[in-house]
Amino acid sequence: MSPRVVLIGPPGSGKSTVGRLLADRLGAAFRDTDADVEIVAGKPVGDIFVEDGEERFRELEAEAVRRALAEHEGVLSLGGGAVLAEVTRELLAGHSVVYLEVGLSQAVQRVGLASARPLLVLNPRSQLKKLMDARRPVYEGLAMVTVATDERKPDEVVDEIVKGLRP
Ligand SMILES: Nc1ncnc2c1ncn2[C@@H]1O[C@H](COP(=O)(O)OP(=O)(O)O)[C@@H](O)[C@H]1O
Ligand SMILES: O=C(O)C1=C[C@@H](OP(=O)(O)O)[C@@H](O)[C@H](O)C1
Ligand SMILES: [Mg+2]
Repeated sequence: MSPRVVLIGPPGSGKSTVGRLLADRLGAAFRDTDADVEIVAGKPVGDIFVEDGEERFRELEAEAVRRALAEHEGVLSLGGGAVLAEVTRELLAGHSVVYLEVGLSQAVQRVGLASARPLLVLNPRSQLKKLMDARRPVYEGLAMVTVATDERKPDEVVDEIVKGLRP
């Protein structure tokens, strides 16, 4: 048992939004590791960062990813920083990993519209730039398919993923 598709990419690339739409399109179940972590911790991601620290969040996240990769059969969206864990990078080898690419300006606009992300509270633009620059090679190295999302609506991103995964 393993997911049909695993979505990776920085915050604001659309993993959660596009993942849900892709699952609908494929008639598959959707799962998001941030939501799994929140269920286990019994509180929102933001509260885990504040009350328990990022390190604890990363532990919970690595375990949530491990479990989801082992038992979920549909579409799986990871949190943007999940790939920072070496164990997660190793587990992702051989999966249908799709990297959602986004430019800095679009990412800033999108996370500005969405719910709180604890790493981006202070100066979101410069935090996002740093995080995106550092992680880009990691996302690229794990991706089986890469889809640019800047000029595309979520539905169009789904179209590109489906095309990219076609044998
Ligand atoms: N392709 C897109 N075009 C425009 N807005 C988008 C796109 N993808 C996502 N969004 C919006 O950006 C915000 C962040 O999306 P989200 O799915 O939470 O990203 P992620 O899970 O990668 O951090 C949401 O408000 C979502 O509606
Ligand atoms: O990039 C990151 O380190 C994080 C991304 C978030 O998920 P999204 O990428 O879905 O926003 C969430 O896991 C947490 O706020 C940390
Ligand atoms: Mg998300």
